[in-house]
Amino acid sequence: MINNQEKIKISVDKLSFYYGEKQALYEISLEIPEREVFALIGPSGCGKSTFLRTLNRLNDLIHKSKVTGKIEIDGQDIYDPSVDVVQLRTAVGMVFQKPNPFPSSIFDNVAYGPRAHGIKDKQKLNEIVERSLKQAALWDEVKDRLDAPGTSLSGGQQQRLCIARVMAVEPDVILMDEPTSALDPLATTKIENLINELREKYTIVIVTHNMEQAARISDKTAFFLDGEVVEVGSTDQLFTNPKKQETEDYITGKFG
Ligand SMILES: Nc1ncnc2c1ncn2[C@@H]1O[C@H](COP(=O)(O)OP(=O)(O)OP(=O)(O)O)[C@@H](O)[C@H]1O
Repeated sequence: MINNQEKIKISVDKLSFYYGEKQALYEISLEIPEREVFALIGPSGCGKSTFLRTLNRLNDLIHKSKVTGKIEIDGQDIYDPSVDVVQLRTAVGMVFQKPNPFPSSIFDNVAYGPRAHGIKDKQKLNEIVERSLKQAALWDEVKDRLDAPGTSLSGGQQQRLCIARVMAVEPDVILMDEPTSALDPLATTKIENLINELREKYTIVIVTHNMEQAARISDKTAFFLDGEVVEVGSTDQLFTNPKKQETEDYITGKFG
């Protein structure tokens, strides 16, 4: 599903990342088009999650971490000292591997972000919560029990609640770090269908260990190995006709 007039949303140029002395990413350069699903694959420890977290500066929180190179989102250098990191993380939302609802009601989980942004009007919050839960394909299942605890939902529902929580602050980009690895096949299918719908409005970057999943849901894929990008291309091409031997070995299960 490659769009011929694709606009680049995220541009990464010679990005390196260090945990103290340990270098985890080596001069990564790639471009992530707007309103597509971009998958990051590769064996455990190759730097996929580290790379994902550089895109909303979540790694800043790690003691003695260091970034070199450049990441631009919509042409803005996100590591520029003038950037408001809270605003950046609103525009670039994140969904984690394990669903992590807050210990509060379904309604309050989704209303949390908008409230933090100063929205107090009940009617407005109701609208945002309904819209976000609908976008996350969860509304019909929870509309009659918005006061129930978020943690009372099933794992798959909790993950969609976390997606609704991200939606509520109207991001442009959604980062997903193995969002279905803790879910059963049915819940996984629901999330995959949802990702398919969300690509119409959002740029999605997803880390997955599941190569069938990458092949099913993504437009482009980058294959990481030992902190470097070995190959990046359209998902169809990368999975059917990889250019590099390491990519072929990985996707055919020879290692990793
Ligand atoms: N907080 C940290 N401090 C030091 N080293 C870290 C830290 N987090 C990750 N690393 C190291 O950085 C490298 C890349 O890790 P990362 O989690 O990004 O890999 P990954 O490809 O996402 O792995 P997985 O698929 O297992 O989640 C690994 O060698 C890892 O041990």
